[in-house]
Amino acid sequence: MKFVCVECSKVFAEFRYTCTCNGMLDIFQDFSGLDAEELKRLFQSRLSDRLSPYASGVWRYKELIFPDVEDSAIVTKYEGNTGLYRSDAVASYAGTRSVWLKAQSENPSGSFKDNGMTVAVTHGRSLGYDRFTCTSTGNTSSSLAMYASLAGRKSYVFVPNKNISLNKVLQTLAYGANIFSIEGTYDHGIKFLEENSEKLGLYICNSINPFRIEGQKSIVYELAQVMSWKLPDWIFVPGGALSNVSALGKGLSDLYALGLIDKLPRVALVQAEGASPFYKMVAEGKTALEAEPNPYTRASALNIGDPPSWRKAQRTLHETNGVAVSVTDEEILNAKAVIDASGIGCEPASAATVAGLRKLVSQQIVDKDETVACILTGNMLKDTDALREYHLEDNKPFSNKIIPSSLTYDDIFAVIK
Ligand SMILES: Cc1ncc(COP(=O)(O)O)c(C=O)c1O
Ligand SMILES: N[C@@H](CCOP(=O)(O)O)C(=O)O
Repeated sequence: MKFVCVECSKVFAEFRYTCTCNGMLDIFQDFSGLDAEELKRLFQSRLSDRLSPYASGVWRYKELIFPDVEDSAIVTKYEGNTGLYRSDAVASYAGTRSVWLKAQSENPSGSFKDNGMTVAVTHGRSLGYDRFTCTSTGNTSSSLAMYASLAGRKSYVFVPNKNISLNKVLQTLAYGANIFSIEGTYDHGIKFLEENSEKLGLYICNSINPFRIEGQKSIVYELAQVMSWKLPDWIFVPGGALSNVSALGKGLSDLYALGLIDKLPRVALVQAEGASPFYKMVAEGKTALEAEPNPYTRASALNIGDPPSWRKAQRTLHETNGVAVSVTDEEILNAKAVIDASGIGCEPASAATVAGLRKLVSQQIVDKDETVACILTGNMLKDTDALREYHLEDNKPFSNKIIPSSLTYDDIFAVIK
């Protein structure tokens, strides 16, 4: 395993978070000697496993993620193994013939972060760390707190003091983390950790850590396996720090290089308008990202103005002939209402995918006959304020759906009939 800088291509034999030039590092693994058909058989055989780490939807692909780690050192909660659903209601809303929804919201802590966090915490513990850290809008911290406690280790997390969901902070707290509430955004927190974690003896579990990206690759491995190694024409992901789209690109390139798939899907990255520095870079034809100093979107998980992984995201779009798109908060919340009412459900940030799909269909960038998968990144109950604001406050489309308790039996009968 080698660590290669995505900016200057410098190679490191030992683990570190970033290059001497501050560029992000990619883990490079030598897959020569691995045979596609043997891998397919191996991954398939592990589907019946229930007790070993291979029962996890991440560690099932250990050979492609973290081959050297001892099975006994793995910290797992059998993450992954999430549902893939088809919804006519969501397809009709987006304007496509069909759409698949991959529900990472069904992960143990309720978000896609678990796919990466199991690997980061396993790696940190294997190096002998017993203090773990992250900065977070709430999902990364909930995931870290869960795995750190599972491993009997301590976690110290930094969360912005506003514009985040209380549900996530409480989940993080309840899982046993020590929480620091900070002035500023995720962007300020990550800078603080880059400068201070070593002095504090903390192992960083944000996505600047390349082991997080290795774990998150499993989302597309699992999607490919369940679809018999034939991916849809498009995959949609929401973008904040841009770890998910980076991992998606890396996973796709692994699958293609190994011969596990013979065609790459196009990737569509969807940002919220108020926090869309990557979209703006692409739309304006620029080649370097300009940070947004005051990002704001109601989809609080996407409140990131200076996404560390932008260079890796750029590579994903380049390699997959992908596109970037931005959507308003209103578009996100309307799409979320459709996903929720379809019985699948998600938090606001995840719904950016369907809102983005609807926009690209209306712009005829996605054809209605093309096949699409949207990655739903977080659970509906992660932000109950968003549910209350949408459904229960006055003048909202669904606020009339709750039937007042003053109704008589005859009134109720009339409604149900
Ligand atoms: C639910 C949810 N969706 C989407 C994102 C954005 O993903 P990324 O930061 O990897 O771009 C996040 C946070 O990162 C998130 O918590
Ligand atoms: N929405 C994220 C922010 C991105 O964090 P990272 O884990 O990719 O560094 C969160 O849940 O904190």
